[in-house]
Amino acid sequence: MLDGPFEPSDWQAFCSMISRRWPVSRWGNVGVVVGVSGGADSVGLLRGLCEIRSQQPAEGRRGFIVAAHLNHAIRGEESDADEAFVRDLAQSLDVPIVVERIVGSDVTDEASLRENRMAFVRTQAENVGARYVALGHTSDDNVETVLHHLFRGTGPTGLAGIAPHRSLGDDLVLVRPMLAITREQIRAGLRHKGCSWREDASNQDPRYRRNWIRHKLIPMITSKYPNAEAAISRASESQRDWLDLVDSAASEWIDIHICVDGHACEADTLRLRRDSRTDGAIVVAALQRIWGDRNWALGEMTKSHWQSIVGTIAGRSSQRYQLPGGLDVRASGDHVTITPI
Ligand SMILES: Nc1ncnc2c1ncn2[C@@H]1O[C@H](COP(=O)(O)OP(=O)(O)OP(=O)(O)O)[C@@H](O)[C@H]1O
Repeated sequence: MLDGPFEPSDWQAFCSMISRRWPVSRWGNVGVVVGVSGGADSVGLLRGLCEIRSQQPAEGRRGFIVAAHLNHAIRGEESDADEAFVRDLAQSLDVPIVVERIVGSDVTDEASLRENRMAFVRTQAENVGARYVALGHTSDDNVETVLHHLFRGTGPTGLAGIAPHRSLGDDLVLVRPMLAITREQIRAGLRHKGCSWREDASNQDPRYRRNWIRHKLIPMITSKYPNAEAAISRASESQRDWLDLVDSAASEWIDIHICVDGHACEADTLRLRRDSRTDGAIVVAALQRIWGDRNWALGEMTKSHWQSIVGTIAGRSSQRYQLPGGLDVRASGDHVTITPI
C-alpha cells in the first residue's frame, strides 16, 4: 500500500517514508551499495539514505554508503554526462563512488542492460563487503511491472510485482526501500530541497515496451479509473502477502518430503499422499524453489509440466517422462525421483 498521509513538498517526510520501510537500525552499521543512474529516483534514494544516516548519532554510523554507477555508453555524450553528474553528486555528499564504463558492447535491449547493471552492483557490493545493495524502484515501476507481467502471461509471483527485498547470496541482500513512494513524490521532494537530477531521453522512447506502458497505457487507464495505480499497488501487495504464506508452507513441505541424493531429488509418495497439502499451489511453489536452488531450467517449465509432476506425486500420471532442461522424472514403488540426465 502507498504510505500516507504524505506531503510531497516535505523532504523530511520523504526520508521518513524510506525509514519506515527500511529502518536505519537495519543498515546504519553495515555497508550499503546504492545503484545510481543519475535519474531522479536513484538520486532521491542516495540523498535520502545519506540524510537519514547523518541524523544518526555518530556511534550509530559504523556502516558506510558507496554509490555505484554503470556507464552503459549507449547514448554517447549523454551517458558520459550522466556519469559526470553522479560523480559530482557522490563527491558533494562525501560518498565513495565506483564507476564502470562498458566499452564496445552492442547490447541495447532492456532486459540485458538490466542484467548487466545487477551483475555490476552485486560485484561492487561483494568487493567492498557491503551487506545491502539498494535500488531506487518506485511504486510506479511496480505498477508498470505488474501490467507487463500480466500481458506477457504470468503466475502469482509475477502479479506480486517487484520484490521489496531478496537474497543475492549468503551475506548480501537486495533492497528496494522506495516501492511505496511514487515517482512524482520523489521529484517533488528533490525540487523542494533544490536538488537536480538527469532526465534520460530514452525513458520517453515508446519503442521500449516499458515506456509505452508508462506514457501511453497508464494515462489511458487513469483517465477512466483515476485511482487505478493505487489499486494495482494494493492488489500486488496483497498478492505478495499470499505468496509469502505459500512460500513458508513450501519450505516446510520441502523439509518434510524431499530428500536430496547427489544431483537427484527424491520424494516419498506414500507419505506425500497422506499430506493434505500435496495438491496445488504449495507443491508447485516447492518444486519451483527446488528448480531455482539447483539452477534447473525454470524458464522452460510450463504450467502443464508442473501439473504433470504434481500428478505423478499423487499417483495420477505416467511413470516416467522427461522435462525441459534434460530432467528425468521416474516414479517407482513409493518414490518419485527427479534426476538431471
Ligand atoms: N546505470 C546505472 N548504474 C547504477 N545503477 C543503476 C543504473 N541504472 C539504474 N540503476 C539502479 O536501478 C534502479 C532501477 O532502474 P530503472 O532504469 O529500472 O529505473 P528508473 O526509473 O530509470 O530509475 P532512475 O530514475 O534512478 O534512473 C535505479 O533506481 C537505480 O537504483
